[in-house]
This record gives sequence, C-alpha cells and structure tokens, in this order.
Amino acid sequence: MTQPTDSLTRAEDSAPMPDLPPPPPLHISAQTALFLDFDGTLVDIADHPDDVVVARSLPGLIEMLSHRLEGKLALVSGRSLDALEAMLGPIDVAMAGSHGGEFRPAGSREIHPLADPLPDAVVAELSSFAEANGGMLVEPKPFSVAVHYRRHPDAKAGLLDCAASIAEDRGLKMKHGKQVVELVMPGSDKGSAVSKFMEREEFSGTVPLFVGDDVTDEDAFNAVTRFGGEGVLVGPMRQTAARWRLPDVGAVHDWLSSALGGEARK
Ligand SMILES: O=P(O)(O)OC[C@H]1O[C@H](O[C@H]2O[C@H](CO)[C@@H](O)[C@H](O)[C@H]2O)[C@H](O)[C@@H](O)[C@@H]1O
Repeated sequence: MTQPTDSLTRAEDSAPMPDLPPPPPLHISAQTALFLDFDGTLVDIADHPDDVVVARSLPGLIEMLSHRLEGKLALVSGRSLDALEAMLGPIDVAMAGSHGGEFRPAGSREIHPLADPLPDAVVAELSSFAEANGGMLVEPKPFSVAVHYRRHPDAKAGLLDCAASIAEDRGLKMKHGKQVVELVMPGSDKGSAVSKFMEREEFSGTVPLFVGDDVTDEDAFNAVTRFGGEGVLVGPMRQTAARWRLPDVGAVHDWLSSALGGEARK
C-alpha cells in the first residue's frame, strides 16, 4: 500500500497492523540487487546526526556484499553523499544521497545530480525559523535541507507549518522523517533513486530488495515492488509497502552478514 512521504501523518500515529514475517535468508545470485538505507537501518538512530556510531565491520560488510553482488548494491540515503562518506570512509559502492538528489554509480567518484540544487533562500528561510525557535539543528545538503526537532519537540507543529508553507510557495516536496522535517527539490525521492539504478545495465534483470526504516523509505519500497522485488522494513511494525520486517539494526547486520558466511568476519 502506498504511503506519501510528504504526508503529515507519521507512521507511529497509524492504527495497529498485522505483523510482517522476517525476510528469508539473503541469497546472493546474479538476479539479486540490494538497496540499503543508512540511518535507522545500518546505524542506530542517535540524538544528533554526527553522533551515530558506525560499527567497525560495517564499511567492509557493505563493500564485500557489493563485490559479491558484482556491483548490484546501492546505499540510498537522505544524507548527502559527503556525509555518508564521512561516516563510512571512501568505500567504492553505488550511492544515492539527499533523498535521491545526488547519484553516484559504483566505480565512479562523479556525482550525477538528479534534481536542481535547492535555492539558498529556502535554507535561509528555514534557518531563520529554526534560530527563532530554540536553535533547531539545520542540515543543508546539495538538493535538500533538513531541520531536526529531536531536541525541540515543542517546535514540531510550528516547524511543520513553516516548512509546508515554504514548500507550497516554492513548489518543493516536504518529507517528515524521524524527528526531522525536510524540504527537497521535486523529483528527488528514494523511489526515483531506485528506478535510476534499475535502469542501469548492471542492475538489469535483477529482483531488487530495499531495506529501510523510515516513512521516507516507502517510496523505495513501492519502487522495488514495481520492479518485482520486495521491501524489508526495519523497526517496529507500521503501515508500510514492505513485505518483510527485521526488528532492528542488529538484525539487519546479522541478515546481511549471513549471506557472506564466514567471509563477513574476515
Ligand atoms: O535515509 P536515511 O539514511 O535514513 O537518512 C535519513 C535522515 O537521517 C539523519 O537524520 C536521522 O538520523 C539522525 C542520527 O541518528 C537523528 O538524529 C535524526 O533525528 C534522524 O532524523 C540525517 O541527519 C538526515 O539528513 C537524513 O535525511
């Protein structure tokens, strides 16, 4: 079922749903393509975006999986590609950042924009609001801007109103993730990023899996379903287009590592 990512309805407000089963073991074959979200999927959520703890084994695990999948693996994140590389180091895997605004195939350092850059004035408008409301954290990215209200829960409603009004005035899309409100250029979402990868030769003929935790991952769950694949929701059950569910980041690491057998621990 489709859930708009720019909806003001948060997943946790939804009615209880029947649970989803855990995914079958990850099988590496010529038909397997794997798309991985970052925050809340590969790393636990932290109070501040810079405070996430990246498991020492994670960059190697991602690279090894990408190698075994012959490049048919991509990270698809709301973070900028620079931020992802700052967390993971310079790993050679395909990546899409800024909710699909930035796109980089494996084996390349060249970033392809999938959207127009966000006007500076949008960042300035949101920054003034954030400053006037307790100094909320503003995270500008090349094709989007995020304002985090995790430390300012009372400012949530005002922030949503402010962002919705800027989005309407300027024809932008609003996304409401985990304690974060983001404005993105139209056309950049995780579903578009997945579709862009699937158009590439190395992904041709594959059955894609997308693993993600947040409402902003629903576009990607819908996209992989259109390509005959399935989504894996990470975290508590909620309304979702995913087919499977893993309870937490640790379970994701175990599921990914199992596909590599003993190789994952080298
Ligand atoms: O698509 P993702 O890779 O899941 O990125 C989504 C957003 O993640 C980051 O914010 C979230 O994680 C932070 C660290 O755990 C947390 O403090 C924040 O409340 C979360 O919303 C990142 O800062 C955003 O830019 C991403 O869009």
